[in-house]
Amino acid sequence: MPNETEPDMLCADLVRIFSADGIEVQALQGLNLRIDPGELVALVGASGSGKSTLLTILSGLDTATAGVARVAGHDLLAMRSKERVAYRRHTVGFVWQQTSRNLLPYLTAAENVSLAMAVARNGRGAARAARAAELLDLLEVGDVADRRPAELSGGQQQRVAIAVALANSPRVLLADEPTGELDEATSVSVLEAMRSVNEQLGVTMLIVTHDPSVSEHVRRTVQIRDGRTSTEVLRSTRLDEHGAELAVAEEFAVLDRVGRLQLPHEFVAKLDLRDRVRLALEPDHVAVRPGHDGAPPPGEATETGETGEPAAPATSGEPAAPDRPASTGDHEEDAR
Ligand SMILES: Nc1ncnc2c1ncn2[C@@H]1O[C@H](COP(=O)(O)OP(=O)(O)OP(=O)(O)O)[C@@H](O)[C@H]1O
Repeated sequence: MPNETEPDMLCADLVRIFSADGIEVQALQGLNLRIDPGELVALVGASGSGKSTLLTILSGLDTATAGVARVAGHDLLAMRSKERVAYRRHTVGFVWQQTSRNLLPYLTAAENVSLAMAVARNGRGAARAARAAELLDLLEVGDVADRRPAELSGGQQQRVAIAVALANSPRVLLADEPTGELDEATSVSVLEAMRSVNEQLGVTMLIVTHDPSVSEHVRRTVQIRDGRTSTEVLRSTRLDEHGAELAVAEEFAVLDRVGRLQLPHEFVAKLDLRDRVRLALEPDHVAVRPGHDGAPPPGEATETGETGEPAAPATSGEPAAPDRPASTGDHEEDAR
């Protein structure tokens, strides 16, 4: 097995279907995601791609229709109401976009943090106050601990919200558009604060956003498209020939457990891929060619896996015979 540690978040073939007025919407269509302990991951995607649906399931507020969703050892599809309450109090913390959802307006910043501990019956008065002060200092809002939310800037409110989310030492922090209502400079500082909390406390974090610039602040960005994870960007640093640090970002397509991947729209459009494609297993990559008449000759086909080019570096599960059209089924290349 390539990675045997138990992930903090695991989604496998996760499906969520909403039914309204006889119409079914498949918000999640077999989503796969694995996040290891201590990771900080951004989840990006267009409006309607399923980000909030996933977060609502991971936060224990909604239940998936099918598939696997496990967070810190809890099976979210099998969880009963008592476990759900304990899960929401002790295992996960949340930061939402709207301050009104994060903080009570008539309590000070410190009281908001202490209240989260009191609700979870965590510690006593003095210990709670000390922990609240410690967390507010960590988030660099210790100096405004006695102010109410209306007396704080948007960035300060979100920092206090992060302190509230961390009050009961959760294993996992989930954030839904935490910078959605902030200007660019404030967004950057709040994201940096989250990154610093992740590094200092080791809490696993998933930040949902439709702001693609968030990915500049995290090592791993997962893109969701049509209710599935489609691509991932991994950032790392290496030294250039002069010894200077160089940031490197590489984009990968996501290959699911049964060998399916989504080809990027631009690849599909450029080669007019539709209905069926031809797959060919080459020594170090898989070639994908249009399967219809008038297809470009093999030399002009999309070849995957040779470079760090965006997406599609992966093979389907089984070798395909050269020039055999890809069949439907578990190993179909998803070329929508
Ligand atoms: N309660 C619901 N009932 C019916 N359909 C829903 C419900 N919640 C979400 N959907 C639908 O599921 C799909 C995914 O929605 P979701 O809110 O998860 O997307 P999103 O990526 O978070 O979008 P946004 O960035 O705009 O918040 C959309 O088509 C949406 O209309």
